[in-house]
Order: sequence, then structure tokens, then C-alpha cells
Amino acid sequence: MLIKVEHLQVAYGTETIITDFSCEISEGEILTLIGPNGSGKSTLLKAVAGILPYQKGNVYLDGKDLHSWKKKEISRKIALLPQIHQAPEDFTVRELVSYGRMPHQDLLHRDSEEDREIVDWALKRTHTAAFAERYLYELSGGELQRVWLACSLAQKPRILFLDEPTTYLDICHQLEMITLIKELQKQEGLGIVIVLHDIAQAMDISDRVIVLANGKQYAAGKPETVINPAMLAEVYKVQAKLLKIAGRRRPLIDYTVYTEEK
Ligand SMILES: Nc1ncnc2c1ncn2[C@@H]1O[C@H](COP(=O)(O)OP(=O)(O)OP(=O)(O)O)[C@@H](O)[C@H]1O
Repeated sequence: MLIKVEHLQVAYGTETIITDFSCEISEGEILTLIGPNGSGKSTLLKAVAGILPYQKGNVYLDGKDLHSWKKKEISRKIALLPQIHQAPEDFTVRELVSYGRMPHQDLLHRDSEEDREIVDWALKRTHTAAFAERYLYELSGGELQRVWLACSLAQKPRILFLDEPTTYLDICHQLEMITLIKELQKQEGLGIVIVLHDIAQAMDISDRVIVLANGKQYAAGKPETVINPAMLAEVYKVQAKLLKIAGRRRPLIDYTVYTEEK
């Protein structure tokens, strides 16, 4: 286990968003966070990645309290791909991805041969090498999403936090992203914590699922155990049927929104 979270509490001002949250995160597994809008998923990722302060509880990275790590050291182990990204549009793709190497560099060691090799590897891994010399403003939303993933990979982290990485992608590129995430887990041994709104995708991709509701852990476990009609009714207020399909490892989900009885 690489990350251990104990009784975490995170607040914005006087409003507590995460209350008493505990979990463990290991390399080589895909852990998916699901939960309604505003349930605290992004807040949780930011706090565990050391970007947002937390008010109570403990986070241990490699057995050491997160507060005792320098930000740069955390960034060599955890890369967070947020929902919203900002970068000057006059950056080229390669320039942006090269920024992923910063946690491994200092003033005397900038842009080494190894850095360039890792940037090339990240571009290749995310199928973005073909437009490495283009400016960011020349990319589609889906291409840009993959470039940001390349930037996170260039950090060479052991754990990747991905906040809704499929949201702006068409169905083909969503599937491509999901396949890439599975490859990164299997071939690179990365631990991946991913926030998803698509429950079927969560069912398909995850080794483990945590359901967050109102800043608390509602349920955690294998996707086929955690994702069930009772959870979907209570947490998401939808009626759902899980449909078993021959040849598919996990069921499909058919939803209906509850309607007021006349
Ligand atoms: N910087 C901030 N200051 C104050 N409140 C915030 C801030 N960021 C988020 N919040 C609030 O914290 C709550 C949880 O937000 P968060 O973004 O973590 O939820 P989420 O589960 O990721 O939501 P979504 O699925 O909509 O992305 C929301 O009510 C949000 O309005």
C-alpha cells in the first residue's frame, strides 16, 4: 500500500466537505470514486495529492505523514490530472508535456537526455506524438485531454489521480482513454484513482469502487458488489436494473428516473 488515508476531514472555510474518510491506495490497482455532483470527489483527490490542506485526520505516503514531504517529492509519486486545466495557448504540446518533468529537475539539471526520452515515451504512450510540435490552440478538446495525460505521465508517478478524464471525449475516444488507463495499470504497474460519472465505465474498469455521498464513504468494495440498484436509488435517486449479457464480464445498467406518483 502506497497511500493510507485515516479519518480525513476537509473544509472550505466553515463548510466541511469531506467528513471522516478513510481508505488505502496501492500501486497496480484501479480504484474508482463515484458519487453525485458536489459529493466531494475532486476535493478528496486534491487533499490526498497534497494540493489542498486538510483539517483533521492523516494521510501517509509510503508510510510517512504527507506533511513531512516536500511538494516536489509528492509530485514524483502522485500526479493529479484535474477536471479543468490551464496553460498558455502558445505552448506547443511538447513544451507542455516537458513541464511534467519539473518535479525531477533542479536549476542545474534541466531537460536532460533522460527527460527528453521520458517526454517522447509519454507522447507515444498517449498517441499524441504526431502533433507534438503543434500549439495547444490547434488541438481538439479530446486531443488536449490526451496531452494533459501525457504531461501527468511525464512526471513518472507511481499513482495517477484522474478527475473525470473521459468527460469531454466522444464515445470512441472515451473507449480509447479507458483502454489506455488499463494498459498503464497492467504494463506500467501504476496505481490509478479515477473519478467517473459513467457508472457502467466504473463497473467495467475498476478493481475497487468507493461511493462518496455528502462527503462520506457510502460504500466500498468490488464493483459488482458496490454498484447495485439499492445504492443507485439511495445515492443517485434513480431506478436501475442490472442486465447480464452473455459474453460480457459485468452487467449493463438500465436507468429510469423516479417520477412523482399521481
Ligand atoms: N474552492 C472552493 N471553495 C468553496 N467551496 C468549494 C470549493 N471547491 C468546491 N467547493 C464545494 O465543495 C463541494 C464538493 O465539491 P467537489 O468539486 O469536490 O465535488 P465533486 O464530487 O467533485 O463534484 P462534481 O461531480 O460536480 O465534479 C461542492 O459543494 C462545491 O461547491
